[in-house]
Amino acid sequence: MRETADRLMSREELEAALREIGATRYHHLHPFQTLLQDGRLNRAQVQAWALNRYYYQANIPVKDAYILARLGGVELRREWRQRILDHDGSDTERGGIEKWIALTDGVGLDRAFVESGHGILAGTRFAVDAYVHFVRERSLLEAIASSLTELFSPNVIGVRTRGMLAHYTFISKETLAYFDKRPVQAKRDSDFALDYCLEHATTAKEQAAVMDALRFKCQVLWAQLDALYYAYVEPGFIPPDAWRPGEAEAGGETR
Ligand SMILES: O=C(O)c1cc(C(=O)O)c2c(n1)C(=O)C(=O)c1cc(C(=O)O)[nH]c1-2
Repeated sequence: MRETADRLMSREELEAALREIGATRYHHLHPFQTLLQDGRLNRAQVQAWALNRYYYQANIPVKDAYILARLGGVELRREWRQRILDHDGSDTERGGIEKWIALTDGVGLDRAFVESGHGILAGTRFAVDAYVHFVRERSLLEAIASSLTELFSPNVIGVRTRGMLAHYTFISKETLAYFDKRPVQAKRDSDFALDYCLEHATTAKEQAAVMDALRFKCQVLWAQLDALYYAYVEPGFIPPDAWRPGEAEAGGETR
């Protein structure tokens, strides 16, 4: 089904259309996600996921800084800057990026290698870069709408975290600490973004643009898992320059 906005929808209709986009396109439906949460990946495949996702994590506050710069008004900026704090942390609080490094430490990857961005898949880089470009180039409304995937993340995070803890001996609660606060933060952030979009999409054209932005972002997430699946699961064809199992083990050799 393709949700269209050829007429002006009510707030409730637009929200329902957005939720339908998530229900049918979000990465909870991707086979890599299912394998990950069902414990059907090996340690190297989980390492590949953690390594590649670091690039997404590292770029989230970058894209939020672009949005922040375009927000008019103290109240809006104050709201949005919390997102950057959540990821970059502060003198007193570990941020999400540092917690993701604890995750890659926990699965045994060399920290300097992870931070260098070497070895990530081209598919990861292209998808994440496309997200950053999207928020720079599109309207503020579309940029904010592209964060609406977070409406659906608390559920997938819960399923993934529980599954990984239950199935993988090499995963501990400390390793996954990144996800402890995310559901609450994601709900706060996506409630705000949803409200903003419902309020500011006042024409059928703007409503259609909001829906397209959410579809685009679902594709950003989906494409990252496609790249992982092709390289490390089936057919398991690792592209030149991408990380190979055994490489960059913590305490081992990096390049
Ligand atoms: O674990 C996940 O499935 C998941 C999904 C998403 C998302 O839906 O984009 C985000 C996150 N996690 C996340 O941790 C995060 O910080 C985040 C920020 C954003 C965004 O677009 O601003 N999405 C997500």
